[in-house]
This record gives sequence, C-alpha cells and structure tokens, in this order.
Amino acid sequence: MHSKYGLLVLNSKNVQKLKQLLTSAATSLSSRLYIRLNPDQPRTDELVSKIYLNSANSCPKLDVRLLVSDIPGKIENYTAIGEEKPEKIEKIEKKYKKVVLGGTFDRLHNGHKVLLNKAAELASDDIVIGVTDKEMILKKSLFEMIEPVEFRIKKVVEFVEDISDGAKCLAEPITDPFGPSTRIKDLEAIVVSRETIKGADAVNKKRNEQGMTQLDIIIVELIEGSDEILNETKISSSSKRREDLGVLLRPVRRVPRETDRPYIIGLAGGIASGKSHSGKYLKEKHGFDVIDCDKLAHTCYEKGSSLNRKIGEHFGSDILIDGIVDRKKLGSIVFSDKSKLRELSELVWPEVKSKAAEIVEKSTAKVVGKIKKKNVTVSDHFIISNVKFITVIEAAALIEAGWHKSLAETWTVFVPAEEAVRRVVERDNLTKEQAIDRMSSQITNKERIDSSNLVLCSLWKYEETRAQVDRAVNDLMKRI
Ligand SMILES: CC(C)(COP(=O)(O)OP(=O)(O)OC[C@H]1O[C@@H](n2cnc3c(N)ncnc32)[C@H](O)[C@@H]1O)[C@@H](O)C(=O)NCCC(=O)NCCS
Ligand SMILES: Nc1ncnc2c1ncn2[C@@H]1O[C@H](COP(=O)(O)OP(=O)(O)OP(=O)(O)O)[C@@H](O)[C@H]1O
Repeated sequence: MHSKYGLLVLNSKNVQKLKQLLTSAATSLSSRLYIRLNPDQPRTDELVSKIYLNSANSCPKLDVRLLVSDIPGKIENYTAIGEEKPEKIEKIEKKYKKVVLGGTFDRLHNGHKVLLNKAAELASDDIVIGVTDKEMILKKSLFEMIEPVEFRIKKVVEFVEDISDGAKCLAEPITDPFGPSTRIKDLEAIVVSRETIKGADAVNKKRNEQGMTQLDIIIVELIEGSDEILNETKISSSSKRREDLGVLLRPVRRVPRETDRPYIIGLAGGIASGKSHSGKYLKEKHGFDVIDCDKLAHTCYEKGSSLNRKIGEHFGSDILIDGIVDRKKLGSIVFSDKSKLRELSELVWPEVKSKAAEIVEKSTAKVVGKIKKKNVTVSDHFIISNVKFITVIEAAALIEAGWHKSLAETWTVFVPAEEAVRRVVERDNLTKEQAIDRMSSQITNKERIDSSNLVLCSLWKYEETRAQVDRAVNDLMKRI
C-alpha cells in the first residue's frame, strides 16, 4: 500500500545514495516527499539543486519539498524513507528580513522549487512574490493552458509556508516585470535564476530611479531537463503544459446513460485547428463513430429544407436563389457582424443538433441489432466484441452552442491564433484580414480550453497530434 507522505532524512553518509533513496520513495509514496537535512550535512546550493534535479528524474510524480524548517506539525503520518532519524537542528540564521522574487509558476516544478527554497533559506520575515498574469503570459508557448493566477498563487504560498520556519509568504498578481519589487521600500534581496538576472537588474535600475535601496541579487542555477519538441534544455512549465496535451485536465461529467447508449464525446476547435484531422484519426485508427457537424450543417441547406426558409424569413428573401441560401452572400453578412452571426447560429444549431441526434439513434439501433443477432449481452459501457461504443460529435461551435454542458466530456483541438490565420490564408485563399475576421467571430482558444476536459494541439508534426490522440484514447478506455 502506498502512503501519501514520506520523510527522507539526509546526512553526510546517506546523501551518497540520494538517487536510490528517491527511487525507493517513488515506489512507496503516492503524493509528497519531505526531505530534511541533519546537522552534519551542510545545505549547499549544489546539494539543493542536486536534490531537485534527481527528484525530477527518479520520482517525477512526487511533490518533493526540501525543508528549511523542521517537519511540518500538521502532517502526522509519514513513511520513513531510508534509515536515518531526524536529529535536532539549530534554527538557520537568516541573512535578510524581506526577500522578493517573481515568476509565472505554472504547474509548479522543481526548477521553481530551487528558487523558492533559496528565498525561504534567506528570509526571516517576508517572502514577497509577484506572480505574472494577463499580458505578461500571452507570449508563452501554450499560454492558453496556464493555470488561473489565483490557483498559482495559492500553490506557491502553500509551498513556501510549508517549507519555511515562520516567514510569511505574500504573493500577488503582477502585470509588469516589477510588481511589488519596486513598490516595497524595505526589501533587501531578489532571487532569480541565471536566465532572469536581467530582470533583477531592471528592478534595481527602477528602484534607483525611485530613490530606493539596491537589492542584493541572489542567483540560483537552472535545473536541466530536455524537451526536443519545444527545444528546451531546462525543466520548464511550457514542457509541462505540452506533456498535458491528450491528458484529462478536468474531471468528466457524470451523465446518466442507459447501458445500450454510446459514450458521447464532444470535439471542439476553432477554424483550421486540426479538428477534422483528429476526428478522422479517431474514426480510422480507433474505430469511433464520428459525426462531422460541419458536413451536417451543409446538408441542412439542401433544396426544400426548412433552414432555407427560416434564413430567408430572417435575413430577407434576396438571400435565396431558387429557394436555396446563397452562402457566399450570407457569409459576407455574418462574418463582419458578430450579432448577425449569432442570429444565424441560433437558426442553424438546433437543426444540426437534431440531425446529429438522429444519427446517434440510427447507429445505436444498428449496433444493438448486431448484438441481439450475435446473442451477446450489452455491458455497462456498451462493449461490442471488446470495442467500446464511442461516438464523437465534431463541431467547431460545440461550446458556443452550449452542447458541451450535456456531454460527459469535451475535447478541444487548438493551434495558436497566428498559426490558424496562416493556415486559413494558405488553405482557403483568403487575405490575412479576412482570416482574422473569421477567427474573431469565434470564441478564443482560451475560452474553449477553459470549458474542455482535455486539450489537443496540432502545432507540430502530424505524428505528434496523433500521439496526443492515442494518449487520450488510452486513458479514456481505462476510465469508462
Ligand atoms: C518577469 C518574470 C517575473 C517572469 O517570470 P517567468 O515567466 O520567467 O516565470 P517562470 O515561472 O517561468 O519562472 C519563475 C522563476 O523560476 C526560474 N526557473 C524556471 N525554470 C527553472 C529551472 N529549470 N531551474 C531553475 N530556475 C528556474 C525562472 O528563471 C524564474 O526566475 C521573471 O522572468 C523575471 O524577470 N524575474 C526577475 C525580476 C522579477 O522578479 N520581477 C518581479 C518581482 S515581483
Ligand atoms: N500536426 C497537424 N495536425 C493536424 N492538422 C495539421 C497539422 N499540421 C498542419 N495541419 C493542417 O491544419 C489544417 C487544418 O486542419 P483541419 O482541416 O483538420 O482543421 P479543422 O479544425 O477541421 O478546420 P475547419 O474547421 O476550418 O475546417 C489542415 O490544412 C492541416 O493539414
């Protein structure tokens, strides 16, 4: 049985076996490993870096926390990792009262922890932290997946106060590179890594201009990591976000479903995001039923359909040629006016939705028929010859239309807006301005992602998109 928490006490002897001890922690713990140094083991910067680097490799799933203080009293049940027992330690002499640092701290990782550990080691009273938000995060890769700022602040404060011995952690959102560092006069030092020294210099320059004291600049080394796709050589939040593609990010909804109904997944995505590619792959490789709502919408415009009539009534009869909607003319009206697009959507979505429901009904009836013929029982998740019956509703505007609210789960495919514009220009022969117009008539990637359970990104090679889909399907099969 795994215990949640563990404690590893390091001294000058067992520190040689650090990797082995961390590997053993990985097999016996499920959540968090506290590490505490005994008095005969000095706390050097090299050791702190080594602990976090080795943890990232040997026990990547554990939240490793090197303590500056003694073991947090609030946690009672630890599993001891290794043989060493904690010996009494003297309180560390703190060099400063107030220390500042900044960062985005998305998916708090071991590189961040080195920086936070340093601040906790140096400050006796306040550890002031600026956590980037809004325009500060927009240029980061996969920024749409960055955790909400309130969540990042909560995580950072919880971590710092857990490892420190009494210092307060005061964190706030920042929308420029200075934040509280140029507002609070009696700060004494700033902690940065090798890559953010320039930021600390800029802080000191501004403090100087404002007649404030200069901050000591404390530098920590970067913790290495490797990500060939993003070309990263350090542990980074961008890589963590990339690793989260194809992984369930939010719990799925419990939708009441009869045993002979398929499990339905919504597949959303903006223009040229790679939806159809992923839909096709889900169908061909994984055998899912995929309903392409874009194609369905086209069939709603067939001669004699009720949609032609409704659009004619709403937008005026000169939008019709021989009773059929002139889609080019309609496009020129709705793509330059968001409220007109919304009005059109209100007419089209119910039609598409009922056609999609009809298809689900028909294919369900077909599968049930097959099952009955073979005299096989219908199992909980509608498994036919070991294939789970899953239907994907692929629709660009799935979330705008609110359909995701009635589905068990929604997946979103996205590419950064600039790449989508580039693809539309290339594929649809539109000008850049027209492509931007089409894009801005839809909700943003961020809005879509915030309403989804799982995210796919088609920015890199096709194999990479497919690997994300495979990961998503593997987990789905275990989950349902
Ligand atoms: C503008 C800032 C705050 C933006 O932070 P950034 O987006 O880079 O944050 P991120 O979450 O990626 O990293 C936070 C900090 O951890 C460091 N870090 C990130 N990865 C690693 C790693 N693998 N190893 C060691 N340190 C790491 C970063 O260098 C940074 O110092 C920052 O880069 C900066 O310039 N800092 C110096 C000035 C400052 O602190 N300003 C705000 C004061 S309130
Ligand atoms: N790695 C990739 N994965 C998926 N599509 C990619 C990738 N790289 C480039 N593309 C291209 O992106 C374009 C859009 O893909 P696709 O047609 O699947 O998107 P879509 O979201 O269905 O678009 P729309 O809704 O606008 O029809 C295609 O031209 C496709 O070739």
